[in-house]
Amino acid sequence: MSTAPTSLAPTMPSVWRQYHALTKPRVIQLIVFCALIGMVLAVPGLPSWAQLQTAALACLGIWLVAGAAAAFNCVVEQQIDAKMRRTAWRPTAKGELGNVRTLTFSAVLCALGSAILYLWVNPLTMWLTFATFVGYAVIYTVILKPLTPQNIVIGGASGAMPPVLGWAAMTGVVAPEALILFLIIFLWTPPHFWALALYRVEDYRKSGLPMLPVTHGSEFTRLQILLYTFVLFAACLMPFIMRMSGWVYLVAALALSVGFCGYAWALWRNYSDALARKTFRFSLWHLSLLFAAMLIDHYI
Ligand code: HEM
Ligand SMILES: CC(C)=CCC/C(C)=C/CC/C(C)=C/COP(=O)(O)OP(=O)(O)O
Repeated sequence: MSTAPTSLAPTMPSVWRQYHALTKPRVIQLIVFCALIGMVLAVPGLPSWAQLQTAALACLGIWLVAGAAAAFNCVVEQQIDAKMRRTAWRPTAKGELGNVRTLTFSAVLCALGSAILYLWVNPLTMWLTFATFVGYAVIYTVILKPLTPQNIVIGGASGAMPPVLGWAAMTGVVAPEALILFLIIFLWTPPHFWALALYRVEDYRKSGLPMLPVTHGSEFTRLQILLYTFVLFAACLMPFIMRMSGWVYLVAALALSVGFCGYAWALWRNYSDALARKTFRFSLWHLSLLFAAMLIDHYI
């Protein structure tokens, strides 16, 4: 039995719902939100009307190219997806959407998003976003994922790019502050993914992919999760230390980091699938609320 998301845009006609599902919409929402925070932090004070328009177009462009990358991933991984309970429902895995149609969909989204970024944002943002597309769709999906258990660590660099893209969209440069936000997402990705991979380990065993819990076992993976959450804790303090964010952010970062380390510690000491699932869900709250705190802090 597969585990299709039940709440997926139920009012859409079914073929559009299938295309929509291929863009991994919930992941992309958080990616675009992180890009938006990069945009917010790049502009001191309240944005002008022109800056608001640029930000809206940048969000749209990044959303389209990220959706294209996700759809491309679904084509490449259709046979793997078909073997895993979590992904077997995908229209590409079930053969409901063919390769030509899906690749065309991905190419159209990528071209449209790139054109928006090039024409109405700036060429640097377009090229960085396109490089992120290649990083996820080709370097991570095609090369690293079947090759090494460090796949998601190295591949996580593409997932960490959104704040850099957002900053570049508003300023035309890659600033050191944006790289701090990059570092936070980069360090957040391993505990985020490995928590999931622990309770989905049978899926990954069947898939043949060399994911860390399959190649190195549960205990080693849990130790890695714990170590990454400690380093992530330190990285989460950097926006305050570098005076990018103030006290509201600091309080949120401390609370969320203590929470994440607490989950990682409990998981390390006493494993259960239920706890791994809770740790994964908490990772989503951690990143969402951390970036929301930067937003609130910026405007008060
Ligand atoms: C290489 C990097 C990453 C890997 C391997 C990864 C892996 C995954 C996997 C396998 C899931 C599916 C969970 C499920 O189906 O139950 C997931 C869910 C999710 N990921 Fe990641 N992730 C990565 C990076 C990111 C990034 C950068 C973000 C956002 C900034 C993100 C946000 C999310 C969200 C919001 C979900 C929940 C989706 C849902 O509830 O349907 N992930 N991730
Ligand atoms: C242009 C731009 C901003 C691109 C962003 C790149 C991107 C979509 C990053 C998100 C990472 C992601 C969906 C990981 C899922 O892992 P997986 O693909 O291993 O998961 P699966 O097993 O569900 O297919």
